Amino acid sequence: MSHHANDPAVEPVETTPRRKRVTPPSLAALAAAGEKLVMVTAYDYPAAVAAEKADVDIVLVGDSGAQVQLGYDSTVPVSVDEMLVLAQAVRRGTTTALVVVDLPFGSYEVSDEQAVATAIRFVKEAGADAVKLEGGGRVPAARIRAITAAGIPVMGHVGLTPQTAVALGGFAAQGRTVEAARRVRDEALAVQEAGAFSLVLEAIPSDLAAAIRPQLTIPAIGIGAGPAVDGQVLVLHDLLGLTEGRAAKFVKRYATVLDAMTEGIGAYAADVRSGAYPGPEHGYAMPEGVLDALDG
Ligand SMILES: Nc1nc(=O)c2c([nH]1)NC[C@@H]1CN(c3ccc(C(=O)N[C@@H](CCC(=O)O)C(=O)O)cc3)CN21
Ligand SMILES: CC(C)C(=O)C(=O)O
Ligand SMILES: [Mg+2]
Repeated sequence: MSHHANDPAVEPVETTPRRKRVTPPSLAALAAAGEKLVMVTAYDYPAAVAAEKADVDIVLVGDSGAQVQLGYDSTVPVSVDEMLVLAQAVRRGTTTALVVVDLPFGSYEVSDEQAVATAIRFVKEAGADAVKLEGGGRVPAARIRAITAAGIPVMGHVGLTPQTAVALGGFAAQGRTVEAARRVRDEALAVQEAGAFSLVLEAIPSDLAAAIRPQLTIPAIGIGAGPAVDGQVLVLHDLLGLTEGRAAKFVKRYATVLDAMTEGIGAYAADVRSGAYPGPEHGYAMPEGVLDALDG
């Protein structure tokens, strides 16, 4: 469509006015104007289409998809090749939102070269706009610097970092002692200093996020970090009610999709068993005479 914009021979297709593509600078401008940034995860085409229709700013192909989409019991086992399939489907369904892809565990820790090569795969093979990686220590900061230097925007992620939750002592909120709070703050500043265009603050006290934010010049997106940040992110399956069991404290449920799916499939199963489906309207008519000639 856009490549025909200056071609008078081509009638413009009538469309609803679409906003322009979201970019790291446009996000910074939105945040500077006081607009809250909306980020949600997606792992497949229909979810990306729905997120786009709902006008979210950032779609994250999170490694949480390892659990909620692929059924692993943590984010650790998911591979780059698996994340690529998810990211490609999301890219096909997304037109204006910024598509960020999580670098999975093991795909960036070894060296700057490994991190850049992985980030390039997500850009070249899935059309990712940016990548996200966990941590703000010396090693993750070096990786952020290297990937950014290769021309790929990087989103940071500090606080509760699920890929290294074992080392953190489980899925507990972070930054609740003076030492731990300093560590979260220093990591957030290191991520910014390394060149990240934005960062996620996960599972830290709201007051700590409020204390860190004035020291940041890049937008901070919270999940379990309270309201004093530039935007919020939630796992799609959590907010839609597609996950079973007890959710984290920060989850707010906006729909009951797993129940709706179960009901729908259950109603279909009951119809098949009772013979109510298929009805005459679901069948194909045979043209006259064909059946008579069948055995002739
Ligand atoms: N479905 C889902 N939602 C997520 O937000 C999510 C994933 N999966 N998988 C990857 C990580 C793991 N995350 C998690 C997982 C569990 C808690 C959780 O239950 N936290 C307790 C901790 C309380 C504490 O001791 O501080 C909570 O009650 O919130 C938090 C974040 C966030 N990410
Ligand atoms: C929760 C967000 C920040 C994430 O990293 C994920 O979904 O994997
Ligand atoms: Mg993640």
